[in-house]
Amino acid sequence: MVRRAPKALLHDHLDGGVRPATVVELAEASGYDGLPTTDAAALGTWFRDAADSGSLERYLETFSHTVAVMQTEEQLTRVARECALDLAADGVVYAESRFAPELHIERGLPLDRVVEAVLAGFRAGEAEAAAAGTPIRVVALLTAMRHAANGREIADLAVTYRDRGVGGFDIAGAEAGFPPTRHLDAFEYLRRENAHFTIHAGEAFGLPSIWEALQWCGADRLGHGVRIVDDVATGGDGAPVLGRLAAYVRDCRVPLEMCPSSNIQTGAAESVATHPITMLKDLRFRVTVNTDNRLMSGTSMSREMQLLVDEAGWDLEDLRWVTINAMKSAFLPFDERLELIDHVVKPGYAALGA
Ligand SMILES: O=c1[nH]cnc2c1ncn2[C@@H]1O[C@H](CO)[C@@H](O)[C@H]1O
Ligand SMILES: [Zn+2]
Repeated sequence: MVRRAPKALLHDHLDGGVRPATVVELAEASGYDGLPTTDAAALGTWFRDAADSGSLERYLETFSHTVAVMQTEEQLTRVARECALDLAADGVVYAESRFAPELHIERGLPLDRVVEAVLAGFRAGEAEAAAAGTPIRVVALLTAMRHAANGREIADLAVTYRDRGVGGFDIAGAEAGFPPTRHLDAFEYLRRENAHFTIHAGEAFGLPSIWEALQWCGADRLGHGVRIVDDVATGGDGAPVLGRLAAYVRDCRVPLEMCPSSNIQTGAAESVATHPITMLKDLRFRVTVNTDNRLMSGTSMSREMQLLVDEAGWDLEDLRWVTINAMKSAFLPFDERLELIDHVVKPGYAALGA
């Protein structure tokens, strides 16, 4: 049922979704000998276990192995093509896939060719998926690493490629000690260019990070944003009471790109059953469901949704609602969003009886 439902994905890292077998093959072909194992199944398990660390910093260390095999145009195009195919096979009809161009220049590839190689992969994957009867639209988001100082340059790249498959910009990496305002110049530039951006905030750090992302930087959406619950108290009658920031997030319909399994691995949440996403959904925040890193979490959109059904009491109507939320929040022109909502998402859920 969930697999057949049309799904929209706003928060998925390209370097966090490489097929284990592809990591092994590319490592072998390129002479990268740093993998913990060259057995694809064992490698998949290794990523899940190693990422299950309870800390974002240690979780992020696992990316060194995928990034190591994403350094040439051929490698990047292959990984991007497979990403589009894997998402389409899972019933994802719209996806935004993010990656940090600055991580893929170790072998001298210029930033613009990194972007073009990934875009070529998405186009190839889309064409194959359409031919296979599982059409998907994939938009790229360009990420700058928050500990580095390339924000402005990557923002430039996002603007340069905005009519060629790049939907927007993001910052990612360790959050504690690296507040969003470090990249304020990039965000101010993007706003002047009428461009879109999301910011990883409220994952490994709390309300100040979310507040800066929204009120200093002007983020259109929040990556995770799960710690916004720190601003929701319980009143005398047991009913939730929203603080000013939480109220702002809900009033302004700020999209929350929530990623349950990833949060459990990094220690941002305890379990799917108790993940704040369900409370925030019930309070009608603009919640979306996402994968974050399919490889590190051994997950998919269908799996994340099924977990919410099985462990947090969600039903098909909830899944339809978060899917429409995601489409409304997509970095895609309004008319194209409507087209997907009216002609793909709504009929797809209607066919399932929602
Ligand atoms: O959940 C996350 N929080 C913060 N940073 C992340 C997360 N997942 C991945 N990355 C970082 O984003 C880079 C570009 O895709 C990855 O290489 C990883 O370092
Ligand atoms: Zn992320």
